[in-house]
This record gives sequence, C-alpha cells and structure tokens, in this order.
Amino acid sequence: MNAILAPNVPFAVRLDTNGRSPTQAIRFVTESYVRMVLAGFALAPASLIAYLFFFQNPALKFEHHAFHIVAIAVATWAGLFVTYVTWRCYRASGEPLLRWMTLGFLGFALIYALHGAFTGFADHNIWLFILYGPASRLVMALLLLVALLSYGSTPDAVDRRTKTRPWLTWIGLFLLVDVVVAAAAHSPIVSNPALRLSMEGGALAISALNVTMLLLRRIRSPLMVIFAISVTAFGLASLAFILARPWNHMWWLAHAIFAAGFFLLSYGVVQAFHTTKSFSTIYSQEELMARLADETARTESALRELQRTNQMLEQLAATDPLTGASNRRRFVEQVEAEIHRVKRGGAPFSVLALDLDKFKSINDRYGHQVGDDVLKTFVKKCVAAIRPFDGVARVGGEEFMILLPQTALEAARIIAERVRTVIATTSFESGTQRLTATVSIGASQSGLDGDAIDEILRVADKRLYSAKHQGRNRVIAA
Ligand SMILES: Nc1nc2c(ncn2[C@@H]2O[C@H](COP(=O)(O)OP(=O)(O)OP(=O)(O)O)[C@@H](O)[C@H]2O)c(=O)[nH]1
Repeated sequence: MNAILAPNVPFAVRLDTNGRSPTQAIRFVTESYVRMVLAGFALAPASLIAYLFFFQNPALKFEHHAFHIVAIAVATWAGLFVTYVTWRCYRASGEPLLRWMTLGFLGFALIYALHGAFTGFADHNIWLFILYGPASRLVMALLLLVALLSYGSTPDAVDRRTKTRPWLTWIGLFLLVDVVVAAAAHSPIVSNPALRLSMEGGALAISALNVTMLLLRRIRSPLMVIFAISVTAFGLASLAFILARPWNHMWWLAHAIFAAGFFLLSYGVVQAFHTTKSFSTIYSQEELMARLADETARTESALRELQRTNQMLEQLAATDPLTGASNRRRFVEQVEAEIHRVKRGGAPFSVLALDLDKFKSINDRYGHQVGDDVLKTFVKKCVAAIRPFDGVARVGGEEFMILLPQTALEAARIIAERVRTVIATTSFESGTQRLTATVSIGASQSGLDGDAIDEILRVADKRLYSAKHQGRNRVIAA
C-alpha cells in the first residue's frame, strides 16, 4: 500500500501553488464554485430575457384578462401573507431590516392589488392599469434598499415594535401613492413614455444598487444570500418590463421573474419565522456546527464537574468527618464485596477490630479536643502501618476496624501487632500536650470464623474484648 500511496503525497503537495494546504485549496475552489452557482442562479432569468428579446415574435400576445386578475390576486394575497409573517418576525426580533421589509411587502401588496383590479381598464385607459405595476415595484425596491441599509442595526425597543400608529401612517402613504398613480394616469403627462420608464428604470437601478451594496458589504448570511438573489430577480423583472409591451411574452415573463424572486424572498422570511425570527442572526451550517461544538464542550465539562462533585459527595457520605477514615456504611459495603470475592474463589480476608485503651481517661485528663487529635493521629498511624489497599474505618467513638483483603489470620495477626506497636510507641501531640496511648485489637478471618459479615465482625469484636480483659495493649487472633 505504501508503495502506491507514496508517489501521491508529493503530487498532493504540488497542488498547492499559492502556499495553501490542499484542504485550503479545495475549500477555495468549492467556495468559488458555490458563489458561481448562486450568481448563475440569480442571473438565470437574464438568459430568458435575452432569448425572448432576440427571438420573440412581436405579433404574439396573450391577452387574457381573467387570468391576469387571478394571477395578480394570488400575488396580492401572497404579498399580504408574507407581510404578516415578516411583521411577526419583526415583532419578535425588533430587527429594523424586518421592519423595512414588512413595509416593502405591504406597500407592494397595496399598490400592486390595483394593477390586477384595474385589468378591465386595459382597453379604455391602459395607463391606469399598467402604472400600478412599476409603482409597486419602485416602492418595494426603495423600501428593500432602506432595509439593507439598516442591516445589523440595533433592534428596536419593544414598545416601538408594538406601536400601530406608524403602520397606519405608512398604509395611508401607500394609499396616497394609489391616488397619485390614478391621477397621473388621467393627466396628460402619462402619454410621455419617460414616466413609466423612469419608474421601472428607477426600480431596476435601486435593485442593482441594493445587490451591489450587498456584495460590497460581503454580507453572506444564508438569508441575505436569498435576499440578494430575490432582489436580483426584481431588478431583472423591471428590465424585462422595460423591454416588454403589454400582454406580449416578455411582459408575462417579467411577471414570472418577479413572482420567482418574490416567492424566494418569502421562503427566506418563513425560514426566519421558523428559526431566529431574524434575518441577520440566522446561522450558516458552519456557524451552527461551531456553536454545537462549543455547546457540546461546555456540556461535557459541566458533566465532568458534576461527576467530580458527585464523587466528592459520595466520598463525604462515606467518610468520617473527624478522622477521614471510612464510616461504618462504607466499611460494611467493602466487607460484603470481599465476601462475594471469596465466594467466587478468592483468597480469604481478615478484619481487625481496634479500640483505643482507656480513651475516656485521655478525654477526662486532657480535654475533648486533645482526644479528637489523638483519634486523628491514630488513623494516620494505622493507615501508614497497613497496605495501601487495606481500609481503616471508624465504626464507633474510639472503635475502628481494618479490612485486610486476601489476608489469612496469621498474616492479619502480624499486621495487627505492627499497628499495636506503632501506636504504643507514638508520641501523640496536641497543642502543647504530648501523650501516649495504646490500642487493643481482635482479629478474625473469613471462612475460618464464619462466612457471613455478622459472624466475622462479631468474632473480631469478641477477641477485642478478650484483649481488653487480658490487660489491653495486645492482639488476640485466636
Ligand atoms: N474526644 C473524643 N472522644 C470521643 C469521641 N467519640 C467517643 N469518645 C469518647 O471515647 C470514650 C470511650 O470510653 P469507653 O467506651 O468507656 O472506653 P475506654 O475509656 O476507652 O476504655 P476501654 O475501652 O475499656 O479501654 C468516651 O469517653 C467517649 O466520650 C470523639 O469523637 N472524640
């Protein structure tokens, strides 16, 4: 395998002509490809416009009033629906871009509705019917440009979002545009083609400016990419309307391009509605993945912390707070585990029962604090005298037990003797006090002295009390 792979390695490195690693090069190529695909997608209507411009038969027309009325009615209702969804997003996020987009959709719907409603006037006053189209596109293009200019601005305060008055003012303004267009359609200036062309050309220029600014500001969030493609479609639709004559194929194509852009933008709005209710803070897949990784790392570290805390709590719950030795509960668990191990064929274990001699008189003579210090030192000395895996437990006031896994009684006796000697030769210190103490120890072995925990501990206890009765400071193992 290596012989085959080896020549490929320098080849892969040679791919890197600009000092980029191969993965960066591939990334650059794929990102460029995606940009080209998006640009191609946005500009696809241009090829249709060019096709009709060069090959359209000027005699061909499709003048169908009912169809036009239905199409514009659908567009108007869709416009009002999108206005509502965009407004809901704005109410939630307060994003100024969404405020202006809501106004753009609302203005478009209120003006464009008359383009459909006045279809019947096409034969009497064509301008009354036609002019509402460019007027609605111009108004929407303007408001979408302002929307882009407000991209990334601070969200509006909640009380501002809920005010109805500004919305009513804007509705009034849009209705005024309706009236102005009707007046223009009845005035002599309407015969000047510059009127319609300036409105449509204005919409085209503003859409082009909008896309240029988007590209210059390098705004690449997923919804703003949709915004850019849609605005490009609006601009191209205006271009097609400029080149069209009412009812010819270019004219219908212009409607279709505009509708495509409109529905694409409405898709973006609904995406925002279902996610962050915002156009600027919706995340790309990469950002989401990075955030997910961050959150996962945070959760994992919190889990580790929780585990550490749980272990600490478990340790605390199983430990005697004064001496740090295991408590009775933990000791019993450990002995039971040993019993199971022995039952599975393991070597026997032994236990030692230890009781400090005449501890009451230490307390009486030196005080309780000194007694406490003696107990602490006693545990330390025991731990030092036994093996690391043997455990010391405090099972009563000055009563302790030591578990000696895999230890027969004779070995337990030797260990107990070592503990006894260490304690008897220790100088216990507490403040300025120095004192000595002794310990009595009883030992028992699993199997030999019983198989159940109660039996084994009882025998150890019995021997401990024999040690006491025989004069203390001694070990009894049989
Ligand atoms: N300082 C201190 N003393 C304790 C603690 N727990 C129990 N004691 C004392 O330990 C003493 C145990 O005394 P006894 O059970 O009479 O036995 P002893 O004096 O050790 O005599 P023998 O066991 O017969 O050798 C009592 O005085 C208890 O108050 C503790 O946590 N700290």
